[in-house]
Amino acid sequence: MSADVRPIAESELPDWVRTVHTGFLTASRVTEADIALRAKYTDFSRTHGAFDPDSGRCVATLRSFPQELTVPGGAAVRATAISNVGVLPTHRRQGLLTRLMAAEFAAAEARGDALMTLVAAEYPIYGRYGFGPATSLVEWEIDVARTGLDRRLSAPVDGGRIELVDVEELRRVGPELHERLRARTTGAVNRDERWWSTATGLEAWSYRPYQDKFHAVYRTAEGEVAGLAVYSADDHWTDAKVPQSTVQVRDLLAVSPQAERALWQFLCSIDWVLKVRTGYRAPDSLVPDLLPDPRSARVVSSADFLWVRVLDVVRALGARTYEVPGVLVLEVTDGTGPAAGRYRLDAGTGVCERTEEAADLRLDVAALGSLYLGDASAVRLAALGRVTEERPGAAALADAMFRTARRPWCPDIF
Ligand SMILES: CC(=O)SCCNC(=O)CCNC(=O)[C@H](O)C(C)(C)COP(=O)(O)OP(=O)(O)OC[C@H]1O[C@@H](n2cnc3c(N)ncnc32)[C@H](O)[C@@H]1OP(=O)(O)O
Repeated sequence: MSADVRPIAESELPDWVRTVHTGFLTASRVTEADIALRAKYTDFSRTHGAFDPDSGRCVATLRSFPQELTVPGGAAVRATAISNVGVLPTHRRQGLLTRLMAAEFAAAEARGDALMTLVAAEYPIYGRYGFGPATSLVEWEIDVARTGLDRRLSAPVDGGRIELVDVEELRRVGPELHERLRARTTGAVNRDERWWSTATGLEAWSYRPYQDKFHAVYRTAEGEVAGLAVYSADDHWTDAKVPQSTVQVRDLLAVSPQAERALWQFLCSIDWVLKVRTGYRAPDSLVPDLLPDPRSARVVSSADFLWVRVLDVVRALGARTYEVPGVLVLEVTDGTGPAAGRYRLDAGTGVCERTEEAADLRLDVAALGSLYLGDASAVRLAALGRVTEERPGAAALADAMFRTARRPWCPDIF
């Protein structure tokens, strides 16, 4: 008999959580308080499990939640976000992920969501379900002594100010700042109550001990909050009693270049600090070039991040704006999936509709996911054989239309 794939009951949450933790190779000890915290933020209708018919135990998990994704032009498109995918090591490669995904696809379509999103633990898993890598990240490590910054300056030079605040103040000013940031950041997603509560440590899991963090807020000369940085630091001393700390940035939001400059200047001026790790930034982040010597920032991480799966091509392509006018006919392959078909996109009017006209470009739905937020290049995907040009110049036109001046960035893992 095959496993039963279905939404879980509240009484099954401890078993479900244990399976998530086993799949993710994290602690399997979960307290009652952890379960209560989980339950508080769990929509049981969107929390799926696969149950072994013999033992009755939960052997695979998948959870989805409603998300808003900012697309080029600033619209927030409703997406089904996928998280907590886990299969017990004893039950791998039996098709459980595929069955859980199929259930979630049906639910997302029934809800009318145009997109699905996830952050892939491993690159090879999700392409087969039509997801394509749509944003990427870079982390830099700044050698502060080499930056060329004036480390005597700890106050912004623009008349603004940096204030160290407690977590309650961060919780008070953070959401509004984040809303402003995500409205102008392609690839950003909304932060819900669960995010703010657990990411700040105001509500904490016992198995993920809360690490002390510092919270810095940047205010403009007029007193408006325009940036924040959350960071932690290690406690490293040489044998000669010389402090050598590394600051790890956990969250840095800035809605103006001035705020961004002031926050990085501040972080690089903290006494005892030799290195600043920037956390996952946009690949075209200003950070290295805000430093007089950009080579003092060394790339330590560079990878794909947010993956996008287009379900409804007409609504997804109609929701974003385009950099230049132009008309493209796209032939999208998606097996028996909902995105399959031929579409005429008029970037001038922003209208996308099904068509019988001859195709200019042929591509798989995963490649469309990669192009959607403006990060991937159709010309490059054509060179890789993932996009086929039916009309000469169509890939270059797609790049001119789809790609954006600033690269998309998703600040949040989920
Ligand atoms: C959004 C997130 O939550 S990301 C986190 C994902 N979770 C993890 O990585 C935790 C550890 N790993 C696991 O829990 C599981 O091994 C999973 C979820 C990766 C795969 O689950 P399974 O139930 O074994 O997958 P399933 O049997 O349905 O396989 C589906 C297909 O994916 C392939 N596949 C499965 N795992 C992997 C992998 N790690 N790498 C490459 N291909 C894989 C299978 O070969 C199969 O391919 P096919 O359809 O061509 O035959």
